[in-house]
Amino acid sequence: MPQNIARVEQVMLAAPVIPVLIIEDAKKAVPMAEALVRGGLPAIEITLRTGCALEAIKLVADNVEGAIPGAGTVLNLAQYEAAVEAGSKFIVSPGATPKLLDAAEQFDVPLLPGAATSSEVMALLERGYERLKFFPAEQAGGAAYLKSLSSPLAAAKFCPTGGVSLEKAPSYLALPNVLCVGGSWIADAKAIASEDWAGIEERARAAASLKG
Ligand SMILES: O=C(O)C(=O)C[C@H](O)[C@H](O)COP(=O)(O)O
Repeated sequence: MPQNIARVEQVMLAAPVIPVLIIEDAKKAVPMAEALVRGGLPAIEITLRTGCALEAIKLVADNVEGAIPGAGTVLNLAQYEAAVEAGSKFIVSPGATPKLLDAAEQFDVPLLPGAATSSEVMALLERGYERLKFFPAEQAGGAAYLKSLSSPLAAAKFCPTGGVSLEKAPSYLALPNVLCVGGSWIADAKAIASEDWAGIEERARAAASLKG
C-alpha cells in the first residue's frame, strides 16, 4: 500500500513547523502540548527516546483538544504498533528500511520516513512514498542540498529536520520541495523541565507565523 499522501499532508500542512519533543516526565506532556496548540502548532512529534514517551502521546491524544500527536524515532514494527495504540496520528522515522515500510503497511496511521540522499529518496518513491522527512537536514547539506533534489526528484516533498532553527527555517520553507520543517528549538529539554509554558507558546507563535 503506498503512502496515504492526503493524511500525511494534513499533518505537514497544519503549520509551517512540527515541534520535535523529548519528554522525560509524562506529567509535563499536557501543559506542553496545550502551549504549543495555543501558539499555533497543532502537529507535535514526541520521540520514542524516553521511557514515558508512549504515555505522553496517550495523555496528549486523550486530553489536548486540537493537538495532532505523532510519534518520532520509530524504528520497527513493535514501536509502530505501540505508537498507534497510544493514539499517534502520524509516525516519523529518521530513515527507512524495507522492514519498517512493511510494518507501516499494516496500519492506517501514516508514516513520514526519513531520507538524506537521492538513492534513498528514489527507493521511497518506488514504494509510493512522496512525503518524506529530510534528516539530518543541516548536517546532510542544508537548504542548498535539498534544493538541488527538487528538479530531478520533483515528486518528493519534504519536512527538513535536524539542526533547523527559527533563523534557518525560512530558507527551507522557501523551497518548492518543502511543505514544513521540524525542530526541537520550540520546546527543548530545558524549557520543558523548567515548565516554561509561556516561552514555549511564544516560540510556537513565532514558528507558526513563518511563511509555509
Ligand atoms: O528520530 C527522529 O525521528 C527525529 O525526529 C529526530 C529529530 O528530527 C531530531 O532529533 C531533531 O533535531 P534538532 O531539531 O536538531 O534538535
